[in-house]
Amino acid sequence: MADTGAAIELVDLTKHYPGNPRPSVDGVTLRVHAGETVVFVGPSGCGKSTTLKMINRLIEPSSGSVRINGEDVTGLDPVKLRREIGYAIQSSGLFPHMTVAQNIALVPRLAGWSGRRVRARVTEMLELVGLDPGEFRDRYPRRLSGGQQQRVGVARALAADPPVLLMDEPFGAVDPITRAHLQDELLRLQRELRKTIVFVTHDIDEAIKLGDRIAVLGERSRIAQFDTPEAILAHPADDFVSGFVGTGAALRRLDLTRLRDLGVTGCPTAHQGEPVQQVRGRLRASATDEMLLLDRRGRPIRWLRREDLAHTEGPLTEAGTPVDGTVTRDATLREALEAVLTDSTGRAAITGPNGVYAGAVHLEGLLATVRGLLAADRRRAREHQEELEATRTEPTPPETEEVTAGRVEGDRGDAVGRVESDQGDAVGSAG
Ligand SMILES: Nc1ncnc2c1ncn2[C@@H]1O[C@H](COP(=O)(O)OP(=O)(O)OP(=O)(O)O)[C@@H](O)[C@H]1O
Repeated sequence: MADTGAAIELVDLTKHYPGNPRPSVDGVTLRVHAGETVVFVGPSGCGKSTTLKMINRLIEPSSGSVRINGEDVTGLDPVKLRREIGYAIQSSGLFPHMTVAQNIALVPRLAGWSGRRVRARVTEMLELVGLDPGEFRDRYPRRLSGGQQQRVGVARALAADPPVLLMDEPFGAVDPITRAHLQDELLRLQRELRKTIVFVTHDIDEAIKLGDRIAVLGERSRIAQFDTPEAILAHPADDFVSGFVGTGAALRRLDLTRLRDLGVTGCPTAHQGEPVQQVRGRLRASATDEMLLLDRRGRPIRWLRREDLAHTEGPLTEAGTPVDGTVTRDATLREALEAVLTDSTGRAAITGPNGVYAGAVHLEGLLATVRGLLAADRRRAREHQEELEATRTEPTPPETEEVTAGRVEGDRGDAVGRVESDQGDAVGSAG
């Protein structure tokens, strides 16, 4: 297998546990594209873990097949197969009698890597997941916090550079703040590594944050909806999915876009030490009522309104009001909204590296952006639904499956591009 992502296909995959009257997983068919993160979300006992564990044959399917890059894994040696598929679970699954380094080295050693290569890989993996190798390499798992154990669990799953990573509620056992950090780390890693990830969770917010696509699973892993987070939020396929998504879909949508994605633009600025008259003239000539005063390092320090400047002759650092809320370009729209709602006049300065001025965001611009995003999501979800219905009623040529899969992928690409260009100037309306 290659070391970047591999496509996974589940075809009519079924698990009937002996003694149970009905199958726990009943005929699941879905395709995960190479390099994609797909999240299985659904109520407890619906068969998410069983479905996941059939991919690396920790559980043997009763019928149906799993193909990785086109190869049916049921014909492979399960031990060898598991070495080529990373697996991270809730309790981190670390061996308590082994050090962090020994845990991470396990699969590379089984795969026959040289001692030197394994040691270098352990260091690399610890750095990748944000743990100092010098400090953590020789510790035993009991001397790690829950979050650190999860990080080591992810490092171990990635150590042999598998194309596929299966994650079963990997962040389920840590507190919400650590969980959010671990999710951010996973997103960062995935931007770099482009593995194919199948991730299981109960938590729809986690699914929305991490998934390129989400499979909402009902009883016996029946697929209630398999689509992008945007489409699921905008257009839940049925009552079961809307029940699962819950209320607040519009607010959740705000977590999916960052200020950076919207092409932030500026507002007028003045520099500490500039003559008041010059600054006043510049603000008068601009289309706005307000500007940002920057300190000598280019960091925003005060908001200056026309009336503030009309009555001051003294230093600019004493005019106007101090900047208290700033957001970075990586802030989500929810975080930006929080910042402008907390500000008494509804705006926030945007900063880049070292707190240097990068733009400004205003309540009106932000609201217009959000409305535009939601409308675009609804429109796309409707179009997608219509396309799916049309394919269902058309006579099916032999390559239908490929065509459908391609169309879903294309939808997402287009969708993101369109949102970005639709909304490119909405946030910068302050400038
Ligand atoms: N070894 C087993 N023998 C018999 N039944 C099992 C076995 N493992 C799981 N099941 C049953 O299969 C169904 C699906 O279980 P599974 O663990 O896959 O669900 P899940 O969606 O991952 O649940 P949770 O979110 O609670 O972890 C459940 O009804 C469970 O009781």
